[in-house]
Amino acid sequence: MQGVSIRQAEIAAEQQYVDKVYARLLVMREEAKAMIAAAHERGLERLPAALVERDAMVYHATRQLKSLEAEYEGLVFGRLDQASGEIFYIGRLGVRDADFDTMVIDWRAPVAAAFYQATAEQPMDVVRRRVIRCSGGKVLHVDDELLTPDAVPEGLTVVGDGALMATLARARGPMMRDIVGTIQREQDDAIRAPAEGITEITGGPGTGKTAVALHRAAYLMYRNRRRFNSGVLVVGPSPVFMNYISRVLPSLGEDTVELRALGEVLDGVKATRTDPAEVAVAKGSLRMRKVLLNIMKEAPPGAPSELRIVYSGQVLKLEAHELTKVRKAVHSRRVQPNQARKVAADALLEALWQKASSYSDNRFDRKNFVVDIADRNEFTDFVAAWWPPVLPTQVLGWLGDRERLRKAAKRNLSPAEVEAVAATWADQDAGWSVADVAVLDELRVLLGDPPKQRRAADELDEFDMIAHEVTSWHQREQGQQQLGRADHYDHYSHVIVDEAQDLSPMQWRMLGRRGKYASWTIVGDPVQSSWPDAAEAADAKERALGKVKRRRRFLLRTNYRNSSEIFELAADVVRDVVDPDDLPTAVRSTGLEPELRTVPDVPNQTVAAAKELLDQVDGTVGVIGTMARRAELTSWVADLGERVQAVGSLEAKGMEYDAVVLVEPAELIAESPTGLRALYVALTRATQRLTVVASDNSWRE
Ligand SMILES: Nc1ncnc2c1ncn2[C@@H]1O[C@H](COP(=O)(O)OP(=O)(O)OP(=O)(O)O)[C@@H](O)[C@H]1O
Repeated sequence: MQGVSIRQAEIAAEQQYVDKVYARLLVMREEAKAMIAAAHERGLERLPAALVERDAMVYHATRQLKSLEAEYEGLVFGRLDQASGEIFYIGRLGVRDADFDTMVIDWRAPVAAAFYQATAEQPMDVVRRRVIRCSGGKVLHVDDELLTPDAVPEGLTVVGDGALMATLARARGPMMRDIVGTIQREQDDAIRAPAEGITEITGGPGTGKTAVALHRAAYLMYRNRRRFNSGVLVVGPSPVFMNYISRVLPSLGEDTVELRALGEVLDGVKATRTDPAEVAVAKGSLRMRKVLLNIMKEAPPGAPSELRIVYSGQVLKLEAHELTKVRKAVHSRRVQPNQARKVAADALLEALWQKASSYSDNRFDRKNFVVDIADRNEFTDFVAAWWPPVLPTQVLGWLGDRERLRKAAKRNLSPAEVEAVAATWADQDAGWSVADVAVLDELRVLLGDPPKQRRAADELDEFDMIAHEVTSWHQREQGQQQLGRADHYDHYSHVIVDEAQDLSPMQWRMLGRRGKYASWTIVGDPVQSSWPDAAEAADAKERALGKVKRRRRFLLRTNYRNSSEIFELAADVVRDVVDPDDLPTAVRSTGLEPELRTVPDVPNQTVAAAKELLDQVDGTVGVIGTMARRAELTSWVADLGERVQAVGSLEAKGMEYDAVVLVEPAELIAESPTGLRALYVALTRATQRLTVVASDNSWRE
């Protein structure tokens, strides 16, 4: 009883402080709004200097207002009591009172590091670390940890039984939450690592890699906003996953980081479809690049195969084999085909001239000849048809023709691969697959941009020009640069790659192009890899990253997601094929063993299991099967409501649910060459309960 009342007293005391912070926040909001209004008034003077000043003021005030208005789950979440008696409150953003004294320290500030870094061995002057759990402005719970029990001052109470464990046991919602109140030391080291060079974070399922990567993005932006203003890009496996993590950065007050799924990296394409494993392997391998290099040198389908021109009564003819020779010569100049129309026209003129001079004993003048022919419609029409601008998507359409793909593939694809890959590109209505996106991006670079039509001249007057310039500067500063950003932007200052173990070599090339000038954070787990040729992917990754000297690695060892009972079952699946050091330790036991059901009627038993789990957990239930089964699973659970989500094995990557029904594990094993690992991923998605529904027992053998 006494414990409860002590806790209530402590909660009430913290509530008083949090109330003061929220009151101050209200004042700060009003101040920011007043500043924006004043700035706009200043801008009415329409003088360039006033505009610049207006934009600087608006920029700062808007940023301030945005961060003040963000809907924080709890603005204040921590408190440090120092041995010196000093007290610091830690929160999602820094707050000062009217006298400019600190009320709350931003979690990313150096002083706040002790909140995450202090341990009993290295207390960093901290006596008591308190995690304060709030919902909006209401304090719900406090939880303490004593770091220097010998130095506890009189009257300092200690309550709670582990903020981390309490947080981990909470039900999961459909969106990932930030972990700012309970970041662990090994995670904090990775979050606060220097920005330069390459930071690699590896660790098993549930070790917080995604959470760490996102908190690192927020940290980097906070510590050096100007430097990262040219953009931070976070790439993850699927739109389902990007949606799942999309609330984390805004809840940390960051809304300028760009999140893209692998199927959305190329502007203008949004791919969600996945290919069968053997097709994805062929498309993702560097062998595919060789195929593309071959096909782009071929004449486009429908290109004319003969050129006839009459000059001075003489018929000049270039036949198919001669045109092929000219085409080859143009390609040997190594100009991107879409930029090579002029080179091609010149080469044709030269070939025609050779003809003309051989027929005419050099009686023509070359200059006159070239000027005359180059001007003729029949010649320009021929060039347009023979060397048309080519779009990447068109090329993949051509490769839907099995014969054409076989010729371009030479020995780079097996006959079975040619058959399977061509079939996916022949069906133009199916939409692009995720693996196609990297192929299209490669073609974009190989082919070059098609020549653009000139735009009509701008008709801005001088004032408008200045206003335009100042306003776009303002947008850039606001981090809205994506809005006006050119397609295929490659000036990101930092690229974060999640689930990096699954990137194919072609996908590494695609990201390498986006991060030419960037530093990198690369997050992944080799054990969860679905890419069969690890050496090829590793090589492509190194090339994509370029010659960066500074490199640091972090290994996360604690699985915060799964109960130890669930993780044991998952680890058993891969134990024989992986290094035991690559398997993390699950810290939380629930006493609930996974249920393994062998049943004749998989569809009904899946629905029954999902219903049971809905009753047993408060949060989400994932139903996971092979990609081929995904649509079917969705229809089975269609009536069970929003808490149930059906996903295929690849979409399950990175996701987490309170409970999971895993359907037909043997099918996951058979789905791809890395099927065992896919099963390991699927088995490690649940935080509390797992039911496996299988028609036989073979998956356990
Ligand atoms: N320090 C922490 N405090 C509270 N929760 C945490 C902490 N670290 C991780 N978690 C939680 O553990 C779960 C797993 O984290 P996350 O998804 O980032 O792991 P992961 O390493 O990316 O997993 P996977 O490799 O399986 O995708 C999440 O719910 C996350 O919020």
